Amino acid sequence: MDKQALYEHIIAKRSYLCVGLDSDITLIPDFLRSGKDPVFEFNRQIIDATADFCVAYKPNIAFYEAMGGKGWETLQKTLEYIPKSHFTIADAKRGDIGNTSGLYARAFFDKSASGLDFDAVTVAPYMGYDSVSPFLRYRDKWTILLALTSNPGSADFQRLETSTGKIYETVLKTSQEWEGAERLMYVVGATQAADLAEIRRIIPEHFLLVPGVGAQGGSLEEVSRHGMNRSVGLLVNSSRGIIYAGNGSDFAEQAKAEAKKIQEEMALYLDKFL
Ligand SMILES: O=c1ccn([C@@H]2O[C@H](COP(=O)(O)O)[C@@H](O)[C@H]2O)c(=O)[nH]1
Repeated sequence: MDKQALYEHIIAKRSYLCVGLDSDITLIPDFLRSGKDPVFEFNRQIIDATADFCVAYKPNIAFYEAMGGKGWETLQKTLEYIPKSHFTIADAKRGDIGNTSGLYARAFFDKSASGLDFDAVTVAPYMGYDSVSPFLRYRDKWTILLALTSNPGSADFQRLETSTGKIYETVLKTSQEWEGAERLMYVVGATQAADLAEIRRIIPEHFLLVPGVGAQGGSLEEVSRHGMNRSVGLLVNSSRGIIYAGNGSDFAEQAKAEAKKIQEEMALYLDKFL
């Protein structure tokens, strides 16, 4: 999906919500557990309930890998079930020496090889250009680089001062020089909203994937105020806050209500900040 199509979908829906499919077999409602593929059934009902209110889905790959071979099947079925209008992100946080990264990219982008064709994958920048470039070679796909993450440990390395600014600022600046940089997005945690204005000075045009509202306590208002650009430029993720909004037979209804609430708030911010 290209940037224009993503923008048009956001404007049509009045939403920049990404629903995180962090679907944990131990947390889904009990009554689903006896089925053949409980996690897929959970995801199917969550997708049906939330698709009208979001523009993207982000399965976190850990939740599927942890189930072994069966988990990859569930992931593939889930990806195929997501409406084609929606942007899909494999939150896998990959990155390795070049030839290995090439295989990670193939795993998430090349349907003929792996059965998966996500629009985007999250990648750790720590190993540098040759670890990221294999993802950027896919001209119709997006690479989402971790910049300033939402967790407390982001201060351990990402905020360290270097001669070219903090490490995360250097990630933003240096990656702008890379071939295919126009196909980069960046992860910035909602808990880091105070830094968004400065981040926007460095990368005014790129989309940001912003996890950390909901369960991690980030403010959607602050993220929208400081992070929105003229093409919106934001995909704000909520996982647990939506998918575990309820735990009974009405779990999908509860998820729908939560997604609708966030979408309605986003519509206000689109009017105010765009
Ligand atoms: O900086 C980061 C990068 C990724 N994540 C991921 O996003 C979701 C957040 O889930 P919530 O339940 O809404 O807190 C999860 O998959 C994380 O691994 C992040 O939180 N922060």
